[in-house]
Amino acid sequence: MEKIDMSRFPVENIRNFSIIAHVDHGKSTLADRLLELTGTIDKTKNNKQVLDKLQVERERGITVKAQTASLFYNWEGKQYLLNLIDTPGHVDFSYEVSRSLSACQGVLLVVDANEGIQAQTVANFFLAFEAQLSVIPVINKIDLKNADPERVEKQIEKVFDISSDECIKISAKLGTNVESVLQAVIKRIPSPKAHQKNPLRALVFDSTFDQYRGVIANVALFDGAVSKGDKIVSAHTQKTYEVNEVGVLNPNEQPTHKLHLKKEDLIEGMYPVDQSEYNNLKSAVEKLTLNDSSVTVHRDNSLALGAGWRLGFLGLLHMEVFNQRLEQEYNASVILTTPTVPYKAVLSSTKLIKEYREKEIIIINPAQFPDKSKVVEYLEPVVLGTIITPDEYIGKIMMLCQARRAVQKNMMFIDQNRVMLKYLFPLNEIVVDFYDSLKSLSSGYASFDYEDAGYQTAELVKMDILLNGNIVEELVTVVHKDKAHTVGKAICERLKDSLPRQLFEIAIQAAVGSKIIARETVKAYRKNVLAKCYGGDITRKMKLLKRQAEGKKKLRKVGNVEVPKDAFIKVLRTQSDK
Ligand SMILES: Nc1nc2c(ncn2[C@@H]2O[C@H](COP(=O)(O)OP(=O)(O)OP(=O)(O)O)[C@@H](O)[C@H]2O)c(=O)[nH]1
Repeated sequence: MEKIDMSRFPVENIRNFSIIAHVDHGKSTLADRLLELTGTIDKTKNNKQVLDKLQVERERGITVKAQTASLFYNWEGKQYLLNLIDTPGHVDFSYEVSRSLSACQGVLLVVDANEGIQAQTVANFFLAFEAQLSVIPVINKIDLKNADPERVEKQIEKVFDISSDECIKISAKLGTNVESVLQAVIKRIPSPKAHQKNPLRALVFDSTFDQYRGVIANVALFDGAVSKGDKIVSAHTQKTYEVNEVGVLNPNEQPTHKLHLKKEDLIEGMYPVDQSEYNNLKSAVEKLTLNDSSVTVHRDNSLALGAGWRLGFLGLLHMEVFNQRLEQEYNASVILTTPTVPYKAVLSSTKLIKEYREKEIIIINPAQFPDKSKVVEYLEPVVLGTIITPDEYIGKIMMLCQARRAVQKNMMFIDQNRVMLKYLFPLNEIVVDFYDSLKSLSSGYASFDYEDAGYQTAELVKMDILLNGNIVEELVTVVHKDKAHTVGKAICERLKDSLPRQLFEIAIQAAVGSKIIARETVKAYRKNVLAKCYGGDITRKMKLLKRQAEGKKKLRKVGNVEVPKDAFIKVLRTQSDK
């Protein structure tokens, strides 16, 4: 790492800022231009989303991890150190946004000149506003044919109460007017408050694991300084560490923003495909969660799938990205079970409360869903959703929200033909596929974001899936009473499609308690692997029989029914793709 002489940067020459925006409005492209302008990277045609380092980010073209870069900029005879943190835009990663903000005094709020304000523009603005950060609105993509920056200025005035004079209009792609963004950062964002003489106090806002160098922590310094060889103590664990290397020193900062509480929106069972891989997977999960602390981890043991974990994610995309990173960066393959949200149950008797040591329990594994006779009420997590859409789609969107048991809270026109809708949603109705449905019925024009809104009472039931009367543990789910039939029927149909025929008939049933609510049947069939072997080639016959025996090892027995593991995965996958 480069050694920086910090004495060149009195605190008043330092700025810490983030770029926040709705997805695809151009944060990473603007970051590229800022890096080029300040000479941090060379100006070439190849600079595309330089801060998106992860393979998954490049493949999907999105930012998943917030990345930090320090820029040096000379202006009016002074040299400035500008610490830039690029942030992800997708709803699932807003936790990263809040963490980035805790290390900043200001933000660039990027808005696409054609699309205008979208749901995450609103959500991100309020995160910065609540944290009392300076907000510089930047209207990007003014080069587009359909760009209408004046309209966007008006929206910004109406929704955020920021005067249009404060908006900077740029094209990050072409580099137009980007220099004035840097100058605004210096002029409008305050420098951090400094107490360099005090003992070291720092906040770790991100960390990664490097195979050769160990843990690399990104820190925001509130007091003092740190250098190579220093011994530092974690205030949380009281453990002592030695500093081997120091990179660019982030300056002393004023804590401006309380970290958002972690919330597990989506819980997934995860097991190694092969149990002998458990230890490798364990170390991969540990390293990856070090880099993404919004994932929560509980150990778990499943009769069917062996030792594994229950992981908490912020949403389906977050889960998929984590899974893809496990595969790409650690070469690990896993089985995932039906995702669920953290339901709660209020227990009915003091005896039970003593047994569980709590009156209100969180149900992380649906198999442990307490029976109705034991509870006063069940609770489900709810969120306040913001949808911004052209008004022509309002009707369809309202129908979709109603079908998802949502309750409308507010509706406001943000200009002549764009509407902002607020709905209270049960979280389980949106975690899996709501966003995709919303996008497809609005031809991609509606945007969506949500924030935590606590819990509400709900009529929940546990639904079992049975094969010839035996429960399939991987497929136990908690559903709303009114949805049990539809969900049960869909799972039975999909399981029927992915189960091979066997020597006897298989009854696939969905049941709530002792009541069967859906049923499918797989007819009996004998698979004769030797059928194609006319003649007497004995080695060929042996090979086929061996292959059949190996195939059987990958089967899981539910009662007398043999289920290939990938049949579960197919059912789960279609469930989340639906
Ligand atoms: N025409 C035009 N396109 C732009 C401009 N800025 C960015 N883009 C394009 O818009 C798309 C999204 O840009 P990104 O910089 O990846 O957007 P982002 O906001 O960082 O997206 P996430 O990282 O996924 O949140 C890319 O195809 C860019 O090339 C611009 O000023 N003009």
